[in-house]
Formats: sequence, structure tokens, C-alpha cells
Amino acid sequence: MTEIKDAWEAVGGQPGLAQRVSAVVRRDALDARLPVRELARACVGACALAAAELGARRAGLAEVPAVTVDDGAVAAAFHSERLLRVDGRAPDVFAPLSRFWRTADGWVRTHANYPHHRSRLLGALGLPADASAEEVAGRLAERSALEAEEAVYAAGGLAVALRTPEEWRAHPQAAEVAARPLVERARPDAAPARVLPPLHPAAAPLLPAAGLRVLDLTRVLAGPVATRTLALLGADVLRVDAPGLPELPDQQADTGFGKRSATLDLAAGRDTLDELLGTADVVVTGYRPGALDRFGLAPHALAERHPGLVVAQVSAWGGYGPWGGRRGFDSLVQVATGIAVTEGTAQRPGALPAQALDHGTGYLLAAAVLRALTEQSYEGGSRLVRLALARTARWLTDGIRPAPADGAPYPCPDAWLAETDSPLGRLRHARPAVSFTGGPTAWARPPVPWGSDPAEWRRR
Ligand SMILES: CC(C)(COP(=O)(O)OP(=O)(O)OC[C@H]1O[C@@H](n2cnc3c(N)ncnc32)[C@H](O)[C@@H]1OP(=O)(O)O)[C@@H](O)C(=O)NCCC(=O)NCCSC(=O)C(=O)O
Repeated sequence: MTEIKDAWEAVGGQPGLAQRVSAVVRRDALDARLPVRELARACVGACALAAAELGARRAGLAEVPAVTVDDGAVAAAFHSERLLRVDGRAPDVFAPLSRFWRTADGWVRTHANYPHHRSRLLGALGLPADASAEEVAGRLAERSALEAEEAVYAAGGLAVALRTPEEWRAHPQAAEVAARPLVERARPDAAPARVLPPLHPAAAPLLPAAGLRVLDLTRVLAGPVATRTLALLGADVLRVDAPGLPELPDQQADTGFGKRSATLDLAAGRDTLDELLGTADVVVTGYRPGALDRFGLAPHALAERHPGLVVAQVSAWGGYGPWGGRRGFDSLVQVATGIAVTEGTAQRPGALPAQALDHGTGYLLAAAVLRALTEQSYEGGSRLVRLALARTARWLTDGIRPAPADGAPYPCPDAWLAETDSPLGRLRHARPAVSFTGGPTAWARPPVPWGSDPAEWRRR
């Protein structure tokens, strides 16, 4: 299982510690042509080990607690948005205009779950706001896939042409992505070492991130999965959204566990933002690269004003190269990078069995934050970490050796589901997959309605 060690080393972990992780292998979990099961297990395993390591550091334990990563729990967690039930109702994961379409020369995949992306897609195709799927199909059938991609992106929407793995390898963005490590980590200054408040060695559960303040400026799935994990581990996670850009309610329910949710216009509410940043330990961003810079939230600018901060950033394509400023979703990264062809054919594209780029990147992002906090407690310095769905995709396609499909069966996800009452209704949801001896097994609070909390920290 070299992939667990690889993920651990990608976040800067000491190689020897990876032996603390043991896996329960299940042969039918996350079955795919690509090694999705191995990727998922590695991302969750590295995250749990980073949590155990930070917990041991803060509680003064002689040994890092043992980590167990169970493919069953991981598979359920990687399907969290699909397994969710809100008062028995199953959410729609993809809206009718989020799908593959035939073009004059191949295929394109669009993402239009959010109303503003839907209207930009329709606008780019010269269609009215109430256009039907048949009309969209008609317009796309007249264009080449690359023409459609460019036109929709130029309008601020999302459409990506299907590429084979070879076509993607030849693309300038792929070369930029391949030249970077799986997890980019930087230490821009020599801020003094942080003294994290100690934890009681007998605390039950051991919450490695207890007392830490995480400003969550992410949306959709990848970033929110990372911050949901930090919330599980005891952090005060405050998700702040633009008042005019609501999260989809089912997405809020799935990724809101353990967090609070506030709205704040970052332009008009500059003083409130500064107050939040003044005592934040971690800032996680997940917008289009550069989109938050005008609020002073570019990673280097943040570290300069708040030495000692951990700043974590997730993007779709990397934040560099010709596609660096583009929006993107997991399903579209799969289409650009050749994954959709590998999982299907060029004539009939397929998809991974879960949004594994989102979830995998989310757990790795949380792992990188936890390791940054541990490192800081010894060495000081602000920390910048940067991950991209497209870089995680490259690891999946070129960096992990598939293992033989063995181990126990994965009969169904029931064993890894729980029911919780919340202000959003009764939720059936995946239980946390991040697990270590003495660690938490559930979130301390259920998700709350979007924007229902004040934009301030809880008292420490
Ligand atoms: C997810 C997105 C595609 C969503 O696109 P959009 O909704 O169009 O958002 P944008 O990032 O372009 O940013 C929208 C604008 O909101 C502004 N903005 C953001 N927050 C605020 C607040 N609080 N106040 C005021 N303004 C704000 C921001 O500056 C942008 O302004 P302007 O600059 O004026 O526009 C994109 O954010 C993105 O590519 N994120 C990085 C990758 C990512 O996380 N992808 C989703 C993973 S989940 C997934 O793949 C899946 O579930 O499927």
C-alpha cells in the first residue's frame, strides 16, 4: 500500500509514521478501471494520521494513536452526497443540464447545477432562460466540442470537451499540472512557533483541532469536505458565503456537519472580515483562483498581514497555466483529463464510481492543514498549501499502481450510515471515515440552515 505512504509524504509526513496506518481492504468498494479505491483509502488514511499526529503533539502522548482506514467507511464517505436523505428524500446530484452532450465531432460535458452557471451556459448558446434540454442538444450538435468549451467558458459558464488521456497529456495545462507536486506546500516567512493550547491526555474523544478557528471560504464539495473534517476534529469552522450566492440546500446538508454558516459581503463587511482574520488559525479558500484577491485574501497577502496563519487553497485546474483562472468541477476534470474515456470509451464516455477527485482532494487538503499545524508548532512560520482536482486526477491516472481486488466484500453502505436530527430535517448520512484510536466518531453538531449564524467566532 505504497499509496498511503505517498499521500502521507505528499503532506510532509515522516515516512516511518505511515506504519501507524492499517487498512481494512474490501474488494467491491469504489470499483473502477482506475485505482479509485487505493486513492480514496490513501487520502483518508493520510488525513487520519495527520489528525492523530497533531492530537498526540497537543496531548503530549508518547506515541501517535493507531489509525484504521476501512474501505467500506471510505466508500460510503466518498458517496456522501448520493447517500444523503433529507426526511427520506434523495437529493438530485446533477441538474438536467449537467451532463454529457454530443457535439459535431465528439462530446462535451456541462455543469449547470447553480442557476448562474445554467443561465451563462444558455446565454453562450444563444438560448433563452427557459430553454429545454432538447434545444441545448440541438445547439451543441452544431458545434465542435472545443468551440463549445471556449464559448461557454468565455461566458462564465462550464463546459469541457472530452479528451483522451493522450490528448490531455499533450495539453499545456496538463504539463503545468504534472510539473507540480500533489500537494504544494510553502513557508513564506519565519513567524514564531505557535503554542497550541495543550489537550488533556485523557480527553475522550481526543479532538486534535479543538480550540482552533477555521475560516471556511469554500463551496460545493471538495473544500467543504476538508472543512467538514476539521470540524469533526474539534475546530470552530465558520463557513462564510456571499449573501447573493446561496449554496444548494442538499449540498449544505451534506457538507455542513460540525460547522456554522454565515453570510457576509466581503466588500461591504471588510471590518468583520478583518476581525475574523485577526484570530483565525486557518483560512481555507475554494473559489475560482484569484476571485478572492480583491478582498485581500490572496494567500501570500494573507500570510503577510497575519503571520502564523495556515492558508489552504483548492482549485479545479491548479491556479497556474493557461487554465489557471478557470472554474471547474470534478465531473468536468474527469472529462478533460482522459478519465471519462478510460472509464468508458471515446464513443461512450464514463465516469468514476464517485466524485473521487473532490472527496480525495478534500481529505488531502485537511491532511495538509493538520500537518501544517503540527509543523508550525515545532518550527513556526506561516504555511501555504495548494491542491487541485486536476493534480489529484494526475495522481489517479499516473501515480498509483492498482492492487489486486481482494479482501472482504463491500456488501452495501448501511453499516457506515447514521441518522441525525437537524434543523434541516432528519438526515441519513455517511459516518466519518477519518478514524484513529481515541478520536471522534461523530460530529458534535448537525448542519444548520445556510447563513443562519452570525459572522463571528465562538468563545474559546
Ligand atoms: C466551484 C466554482 C466552479 C463555482 O463557481 P462560481 O459560483 O461562478 O464562483 P466563483 O469562484 O467564480 O466566484 C464567484 C464570485 O463570488 C465572489 N465572492 C465569493 N465570496 C464572496 C463574499 N463572501 N462576498 C462577496 N463576494 C464573494 C467572488 O469574488 C467571485 O466574484 P467575481 O470574481 O466578481 O465573479 C468555482 O468557485 C471554482 O472553480 N472553485 C474552485 C474549484 C472547486 O472547488 N470546485 C468545486 C469542487 S466540488 C465539485 O466539483 C462537484 O461537486 O462537482
